Amino acid sequence: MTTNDILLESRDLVKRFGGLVAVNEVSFTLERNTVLGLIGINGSGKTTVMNCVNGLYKADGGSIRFDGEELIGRSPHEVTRLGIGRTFQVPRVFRRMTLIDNLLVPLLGSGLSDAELTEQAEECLAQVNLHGLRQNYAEELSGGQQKLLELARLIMLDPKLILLDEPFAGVNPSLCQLLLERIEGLLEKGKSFILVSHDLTSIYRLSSHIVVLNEGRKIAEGSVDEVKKNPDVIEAYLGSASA
Ligand SMILES: Nc1ncnc2c1ncn2[C@@H]1O[C@H](COP(=O)(O)OP(=O)(O)OP(=O)(O)O)[C@@H](O)[C@H]1O
Repeated sequence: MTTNDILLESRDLVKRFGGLVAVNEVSFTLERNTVLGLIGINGSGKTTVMNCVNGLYKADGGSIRFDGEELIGRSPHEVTRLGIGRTFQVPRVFRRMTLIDNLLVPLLGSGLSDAELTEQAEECLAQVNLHGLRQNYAEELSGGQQKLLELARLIMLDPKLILLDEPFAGVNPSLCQLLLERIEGLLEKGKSFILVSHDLTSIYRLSSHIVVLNEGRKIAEGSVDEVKKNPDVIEAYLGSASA
């Protein structure tokens, strides 16, 4: 792998909450146009890593380089402007706005005309099968549909890197399938992803590289096959599910 192939690199990342070291010297690299799967038991530090990448939390140590830029110390807004979008474990949609407005609001002032923006927003909603509900309020959507709305908003914003935090949790199998297909479609268009999920089938299907956390530390990383066979991962996380 050359330096050019690397989109994001975390080096010795540390995040503490009081006496708890939630992320303990975690290093990994994300190759362009791939999915990095981040797995580990509850409380192992996955979401905290995502929060450090997108600027919600300021890391206490280490560095995160994205396309040549240091991310630590930047606000979430600045990180978004550099080309990183994210979804949340509990979707963060504008509940009292229509689906269309959910997609338009982040792009106000972008210089595009209302007609162009509306056309793009309709196209993005169609991609996640929500076009028919475009004038409904976001609060009327199910939890799974809200996850699709977050993804549509990301498609509209067109970031280079997409952070997905538990995108499949609480989503029924047919919507999961749609989400998987849309993620694969975005990969084909050159996007890159960090994916946090307990849904190992989807992690294995999408990820080129997997990082395993346990109690804030990286205990393993590698290809799907390497991680599945790693005795430390089996003991700490996979258990009998590894078969
Ligand atoms: N804002 C916070 N304040 C204090 N402690 C926190 C905060 N956020 C996370 N933690 C703690 O940091 C540790 C890592 O939490 P994190 O949410 O990153 O784990 P996770 O691997 O994403 O877990 P899950 O799979 O359950 O979502 C946990 O012990 C958690 O209680």
